[in-house]
Formats: sequence, C-alpha cells, structure tokens
Amino acid sequence: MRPRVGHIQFINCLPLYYGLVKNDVLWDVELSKDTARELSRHLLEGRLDISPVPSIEYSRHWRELILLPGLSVSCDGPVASIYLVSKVPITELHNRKIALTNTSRTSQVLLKIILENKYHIHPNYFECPPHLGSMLLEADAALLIGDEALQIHYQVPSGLYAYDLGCEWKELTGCKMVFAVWAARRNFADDNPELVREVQRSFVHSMSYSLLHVEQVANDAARWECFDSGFLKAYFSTLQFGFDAGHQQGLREYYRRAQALGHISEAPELNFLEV
Ligand SMILES: C=C(O[C@@H]1C=C(C(=O)O)C=C[C@H]1O)C(=O)O
Repeated sequence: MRPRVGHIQFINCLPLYYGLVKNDVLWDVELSKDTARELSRHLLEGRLDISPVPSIEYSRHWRELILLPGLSVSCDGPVASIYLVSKVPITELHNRKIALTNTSRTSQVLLKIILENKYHIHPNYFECPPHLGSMLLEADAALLIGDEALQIHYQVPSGLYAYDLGCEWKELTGCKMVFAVWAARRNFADDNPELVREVQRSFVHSMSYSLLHVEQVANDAARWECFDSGFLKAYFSTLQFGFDAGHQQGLREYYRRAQALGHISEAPELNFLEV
C-alpha cells in the first residue's frame, strides 16, 4: 500500500523532499503538492493520509490527528519567507487595511498576535490571493508567505517597509516559531502504525541528508528557481526542520496567545506518534 502524502509547494520544504528523491523513497509514497492550507483540508477530508499542516490547523483538529516527531517548518529568529510588506511604518497601521495571503493559516494569526501584543494596534484585515501589486492597490500592507515572501527577502521593493515575522515573534516572546507540523490522520495511523513510522523515518533521514548536502540542494534548486545558490543555501540554513523541546515550547506559546485573542478555542495537546 502506498500512503498518500502531502508536499508543500513552496521552496521551503525542498530539503525535506530532496533526500526522498536521492534515496529512492519516492516510489513508495504517492505525493501531492499544494499549499499547506489545502493539504490540511485534504488530510482531514480523507484524501491524504500523512501531510504537513499549518500549526494553527493542528490545534483546530488535534483529536483527529497524530504528530510525526522530529519534523516541522520552523525558525529561531529570522525566517526569510514570512513578510509583512507595508507602505508605512508598522506602528502606523492602526485602523488601516491589511491584505492577508489566502495561502496562509498560521501566519495570518501570527501577524494578528504580533500587531496586537507587540504594537497594540488593530488594523482591518481581508484575505486575497498573494499578488503584492493588487494587494497594495487595495491595502496599506500585505502579508506574504512562501516563495512570494522569499522574493521580498531577495529584494525589498523600493519605498516599502518589510518586516520578517520570525524576527518580530522572537523579539516579542524570545521563542522559536513553528509554522507547520507533520501529521497523520489518527485512524490511518491506528490501522497502519508501521507504515507511518516508515514515512516519518524517511522524512527525518531526507532532512538530515539535505542538511549535510545543503550546497548540493541549493545548487540543484538554483537551476530551476529564480534565486541563486548562495541565497538558497542561506535560506535552507535559516529555516529549521526539527521539532525539539524548544520548538514545542514556542508552539505552545503561540497557541496560548492565539487562544487569548480568540483565534482558537483551546490549546491542543501535542500528541506524537510513538517511534
Ligand atoms: C516558513 C513558511 O511557513 C509556512 C507557513 C504557513 C502558514 O502561514 O500557514 C504554512 C506552512 C509553512 O510552510 C513559509 O511559508 O515560508
């Protein structure tokens, strides 16, 4: 049986999947690419068995899911691919309009936490597709994630202010930030525990392989992406893909603040698959 496994369509996850290709694991799983937001829907609705999901979505459905240990998309300070881009300094955004990319779940709430808890301001938010030009036509600032945000990190458009939300979170809390976690549908994991363990081991192995060969991953990616290999190497080294005690502590802090602001009804338990 080939488990149906999700794959975030951004460059950020390349190190987690690169090793799967190199180690010939790809044939053992059926991979589907999409945004993390869509992948979580497919997982919950039974079209996927195992997938990365935005951390905020895990908290909304944690009873139906089980976490894969050792895997996340996180940062400790700068993240490089989650940006608030603004026409005015961040402190002047009170009562102004902010466009939120509809590809995000976790960072939408993260931005609201940061603006409320750190800057004590209340903008008006609306959701739309991630096109900076059209976002800034209607709004004073825009939240971008993934490849569109990485483009901002590569070159901030002149005349605009850009804020890395990983840095903002670190300044506010001193914590690491976890954007996505890996989860299996609980009933799938109950029926196929060894298969889920195998997939978890493959991803952890793939991540270690990629981090050991980060130069090779960056050189390869630079052949088809519009970023040079030095930039990509720095990016892959900025992101964190593990899920250690520090990540879990940062995630709990995020859930605590999200709940305090009414974005989630309860802080979830972090239930891990036994490996
Ligand atoms: C670091 C990132 O984290 C992403 C942010 C997500 C969100 O805001 O919902 C979901 C998945 C992650 O891949 C990124 O987009 O680059």
